[in-house]
Amino acid sequence: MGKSSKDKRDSYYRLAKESGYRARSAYKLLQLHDVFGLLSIPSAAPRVVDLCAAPGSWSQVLSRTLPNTSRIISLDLQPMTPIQGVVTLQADITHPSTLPLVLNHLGGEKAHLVISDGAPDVTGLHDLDEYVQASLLLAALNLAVCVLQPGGNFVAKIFRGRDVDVLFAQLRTLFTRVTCAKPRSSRGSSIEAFVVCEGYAPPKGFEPSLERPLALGMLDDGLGEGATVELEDDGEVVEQTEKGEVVRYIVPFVACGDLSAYDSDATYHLPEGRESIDPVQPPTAPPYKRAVELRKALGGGGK
Ligand SMILES: C[S@@+](CC[C@H](N)C(=O)[O-])C[C@H]1O[C@@H](n2cnc3c(N)ncnc32)[C@H](O)[C@@H]1O
Repeated sequence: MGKSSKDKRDSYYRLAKESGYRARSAYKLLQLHDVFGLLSIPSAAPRVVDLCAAPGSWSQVLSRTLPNTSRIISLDLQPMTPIQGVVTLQADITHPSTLPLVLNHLGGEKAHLVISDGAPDVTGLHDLDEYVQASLLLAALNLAVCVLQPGGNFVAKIFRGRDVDVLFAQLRTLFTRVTCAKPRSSRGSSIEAFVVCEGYAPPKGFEPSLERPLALGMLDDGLGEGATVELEDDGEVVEQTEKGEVVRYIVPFVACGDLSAYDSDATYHLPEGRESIDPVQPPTAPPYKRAVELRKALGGGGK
């Protein structure tokens, strides 16, 4: 696909060319590292998984920044030109066969960092794009919880939209700190941002598995015997506790699992002037509070 003249004028495009990076995206990871220190992994042999990695500029950053004792596994739907010190795999992150493949290449050890810059082919229909992006994020998160070691970090691209609050809520049940960041090199005109999830801290008793959807699996575990959880078409969950009490709320990601939520008239806007890294604190809206309560109920602590 040819580059537009806008891309060619872009300073990060030129910088990437000069530095031998395959894409300007390299600077997004470098800038996220500047703020969060993601690549300063306190291990003599860091293990990192780069999901949705083609053409490979994030993997190039990993290979140039991490010690050569590292294990770097990169995968994408598309074939990738090899990168020194990186295992490149062609796989679909939404396919169940991908997890065993990654685990196999990790040699029985868990990863310190999982990063995902996954993006679908954008249609221009914001809701649809946001939905597909969220599905990719969910696939990446499901893989991440299966391969991350406690304390590990997860970074993923998101499209900031309507469900961002519930997204935070979900992630906050699994990680100690969750921040939304937009690196300077991410175009201001794009609704793209990144969730930086630090300190993987799964709730007590949480057994990650691709067999069950993440959110429902956790709820199931937390409610006790006799409890039921039902997913409604609009993403609302109706929860009946063992005492028969009925609680209704939206579960993070579930709203993204059902195209009935698709609304082609909606539009999304980023605030003007979002040019620099701008950490956004997790919201304190009800779904977030609910997630904290849930986390406490599951024995995982939480603020
Ligand atoms: C923005 S690019 C990633 C750029 C990359 N981080 C880099 O720095 O070169 C998004 C990638 O997501 C990949 N992708 C989309 N859906 C995927 C899926 N289901 N499984 C694996 N990769 C996927 C696309 O093939 C595309 O290469």
